[in-house]
Amino acid sequence: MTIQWFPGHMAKARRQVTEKLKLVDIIFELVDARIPHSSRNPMIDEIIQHKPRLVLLNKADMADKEVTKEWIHFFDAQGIKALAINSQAGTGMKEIVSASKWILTEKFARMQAKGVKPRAIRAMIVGIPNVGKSTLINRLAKKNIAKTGNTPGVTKAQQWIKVGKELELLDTPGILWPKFEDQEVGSKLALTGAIKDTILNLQDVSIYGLRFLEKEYPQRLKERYQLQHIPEEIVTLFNEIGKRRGALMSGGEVDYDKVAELVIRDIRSEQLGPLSFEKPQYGE
Ligand SMILES: Nc1nc2c(ncn2[C@@H]2O[C@H](COP(=O)(O)OP(=O)(O)OP(=O)(O)O)[C@@H](O)[C@H]2O)c(=O)[nH]1
Repeated sequence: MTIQWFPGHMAKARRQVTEKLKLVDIIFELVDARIPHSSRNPMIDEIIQHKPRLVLLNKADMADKEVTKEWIHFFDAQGIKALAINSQAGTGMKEIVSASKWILTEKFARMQAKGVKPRAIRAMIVGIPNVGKSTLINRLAKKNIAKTGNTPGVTKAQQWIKVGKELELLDTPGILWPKFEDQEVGSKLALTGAIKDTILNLQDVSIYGLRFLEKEYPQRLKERYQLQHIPEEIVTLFNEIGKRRGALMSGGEVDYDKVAELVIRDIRSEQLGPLSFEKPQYGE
């Protein structure tokens, strides 16, 4: 899905999330485990206010496991519970329910003390485009999509998905925008496939990716493109990759656009292994 984030669209997206906030006990904030910072909405804290939340580091199968652990500690240090999940394979689904129960222990105990009948936890997924919201909903839903009727206080009936006996999920996720004005964030979003290629210059994005690999995963870069050493000049690196991979124009010159495309494709399709593009920055 291509979404144009005009100011009006952002305001509408925000309103839609805000309206549904009162229906749920907890927010599942879905982020990409490879870029947990860049795939967050910049206004998320303001939007969800004090609503309890669980951060879900999705696509953890494509991220560096050690770095993902660091992110979990990072969120933990801020008093935010985070879990690494893989919605495609269904890893971490049980933990979502148990973590939600844990986060809401006090709230539900208070409700019980007031004589409110025990009920399932109500949750809503929010996240930027392509982060895996639908995949997670389908994974959690299995075959349990059920209309649970009108929710008091809202005119439009909300569709809830039952996840076992203990959790109910709103069937429509909240779509939020990323911090796309930032060039670096934009490159990371493009490298992970979160934003469409046409928005950014492909060569710039691939240069960002190559420089990142050179710094963080040099061995994988060398192996993938059979390089003895990594050339300092980016043009030389493009030339070497182009020649080895046959990304040439009709006259035999290296086609830089093709090189850029193949590098981005390789990164997105895990040809360079699981990658984490950012580490937590304490004191942010
Ligand atoms: N490897 C991997 N791929 C995933 C995972 N979760 C989702 N995907 C893939 O990511 C892509 C986007 O997933 P969607 O569920 O369509 O994302 P979405 O957030 O609903 O996207 P929008 O509808 O654009 O807002 C799909 O190709 C999924 O198969 C995961 O945990 N691991």
